[in-house]
Amino acid sequence: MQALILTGFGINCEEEFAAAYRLAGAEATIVHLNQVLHGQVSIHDFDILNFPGGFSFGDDLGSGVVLANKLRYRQTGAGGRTLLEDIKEFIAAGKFVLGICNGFQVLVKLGLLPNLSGHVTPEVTLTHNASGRYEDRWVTLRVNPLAQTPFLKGIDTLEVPVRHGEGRLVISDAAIQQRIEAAGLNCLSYLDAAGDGTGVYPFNPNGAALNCAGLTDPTGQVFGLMPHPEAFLSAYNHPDWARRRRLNPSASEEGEGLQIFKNIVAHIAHSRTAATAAENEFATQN
Ligand SMILES: NC(=O)CC[C@H](N)C(=O)O
Repeated sequence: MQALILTGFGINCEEEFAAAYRLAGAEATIVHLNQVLHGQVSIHDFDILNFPGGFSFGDDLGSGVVLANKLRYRQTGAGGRTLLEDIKEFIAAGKFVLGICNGFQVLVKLGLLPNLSGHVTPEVTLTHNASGRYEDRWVTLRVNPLAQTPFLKGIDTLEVPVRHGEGRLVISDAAIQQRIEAAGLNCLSYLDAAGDGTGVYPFNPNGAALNCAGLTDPTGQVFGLMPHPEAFLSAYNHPDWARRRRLNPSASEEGEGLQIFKNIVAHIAHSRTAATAAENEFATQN
């Protein structure tokens, strides 16, 4: 299982991302974006393509905008191919894409999320937090039961940190909002202390539409979220870990964020085993 983690140009969460995949049992390779853009590394040699958080291109023109434009317009070699074309093929081959924070912003600005149309054009946006400031705090999330993505399988709620200035999801078209909700693409919502979805600050740290902290595409293969599950890999990452352990001494020492990475690694392993079994059956029958 091979996870490709892109870095460079101000991305700064690639090591946490790699640690998450290694703990989940996958191999993680950190690669500078230019190595991919210059054709030295092919995304097709990997199973999961990852866009970490950070401040790519200094958040100039809006977080994620410049990197999204590089993926859409920068030619990766002779023939005028772009990385976006490779990414479309990668997804069509049944592979997975994950973007966290700045990576989520890239996927949204590019139009890979939510991608209701299938044409990879921006349908929603992420902009400055309603508070007008950078938010650095822990939040509680609930997984939408309608969500179809294997990344979130079996998860009900989780606590994770956010650290961003431009996390407010804006959906200006009511029809698009309706389709997102109907398909459960708004896969994660911010919860208040009573465990209900909320637009109230600081539980909802940015004022996002639909209290939405993360989106998937209709296939469930592309997933992005503002909070950082890769920053909660050990129970001891939680600011309140001592009290949590006192309340529940037998609780796992894993952080709640790790499950997302374990889920996708297990899902790919399971699909491979099923594919091999089908091939073997075909071979014995013929
Ligand atoms: N941690 C991050 O990835 C931050 C993303 C982006 N730079 C923002 O502030 O919104």
